[in-house]
Amino acid sequence: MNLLQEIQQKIDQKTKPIGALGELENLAKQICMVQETTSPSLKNPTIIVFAGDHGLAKEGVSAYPQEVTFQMVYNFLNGGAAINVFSRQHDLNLKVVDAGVNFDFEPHPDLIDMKIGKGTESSLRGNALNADQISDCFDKAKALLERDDLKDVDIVGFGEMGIGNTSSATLIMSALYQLRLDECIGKGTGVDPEGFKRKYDVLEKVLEKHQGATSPEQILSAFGGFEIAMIATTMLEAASKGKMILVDGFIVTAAYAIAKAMNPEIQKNAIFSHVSDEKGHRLLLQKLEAHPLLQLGMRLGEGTGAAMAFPIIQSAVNFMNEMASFESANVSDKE
Ligand SMILES: O=C(O)c1ccc[n+]([C@@H]2O[C@H](COP(=O)([O-])O)[C@@H](O)[C@H]2O)c1
Ligand SMILES: Cc1cc2nc[nH]c2cc1C
Repeated sequence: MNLLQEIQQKIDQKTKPIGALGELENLAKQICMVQETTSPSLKNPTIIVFAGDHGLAKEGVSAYPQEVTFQMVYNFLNGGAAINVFSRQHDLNLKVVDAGVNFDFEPHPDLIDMKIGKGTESSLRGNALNADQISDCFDKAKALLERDDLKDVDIVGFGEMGIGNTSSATLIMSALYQLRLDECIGKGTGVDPEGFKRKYDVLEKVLEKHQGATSPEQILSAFGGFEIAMIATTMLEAASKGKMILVDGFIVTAAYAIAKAMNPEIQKNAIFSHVSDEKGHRLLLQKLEAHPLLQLGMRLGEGTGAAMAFPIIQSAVNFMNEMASFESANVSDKE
């Protein structure tokens, strides 16, 4: 019997009709296959929020000013953001990575300094990231997962914070899958009709300028941002270390799309937490053949969708480890 058959047999011997735990059975199978075991674990579940600023933000593509990025980083460190509340509720460790915020932070025990730069270049002018910065992301992602507080983590929930980053995610989606801008663009933090028109016009110009960007590396370099690049490279690193990758909303999914284009193998490790209310997310998930667990009308980011989905994934692992079998519970199996 191969491992997949052993896993299926263990699932089918649990005290339930065949297949009755639905999606939880698929999750259990997926985690068991990644961990090469029939007794999976989710040790030290951790949400990492990657923060970064965007040169494009000064073109008026967001409903909020750029300084909200660093202000929200302080909110995360002080425990007051939505992701702090949900992480506490579900017993998740929370780490914040400064991937490239346009602000100099004082050292803080929960803030990990992985600064690539102080905000990306505007993609209207040139590439958001240069080749050295992309290679810096790969090095920093490796160092990140080698830290003592992250190396024994079985599942990483990816979150982000960055004013203007729905623009980067939109541009990445459009370029990667050759989709029209109107299929990918949404309101982000909630731009009004005038702001939406401005965002549309700016992104149209950016796409025009970077038509030659076709490989995932070129697309990431053209459109950024630092947090998206750090998420993509950390996902690749996490998958290579056999960790589960828990994908959050629109921006994190765009980072995943880049990572998957670089190495399709990572899909084995990826779990999709929710479909966000940001307009392009549903189509992006379809392009990735990804099936999100939740639909709650959320569009916040920060890893909040990942935090909400975590208890479901924990249930998948717990039934596998704790449920009785027909034999152990003396329940009659089907004829
Ligand atoms: O996760 C999502 O699906 C999502 C959808 C819309 C907005 N956001 C968050 O809003 C910010 C980006 O929005 P914007 O309008 O500044 O591009 C960024 O901090 C994200 O965390 C997040
Ligand atoms: C206040 C605020 C909180 C956020 N969290 C993630 N993106 C955000 C954007 C804004 C504007």
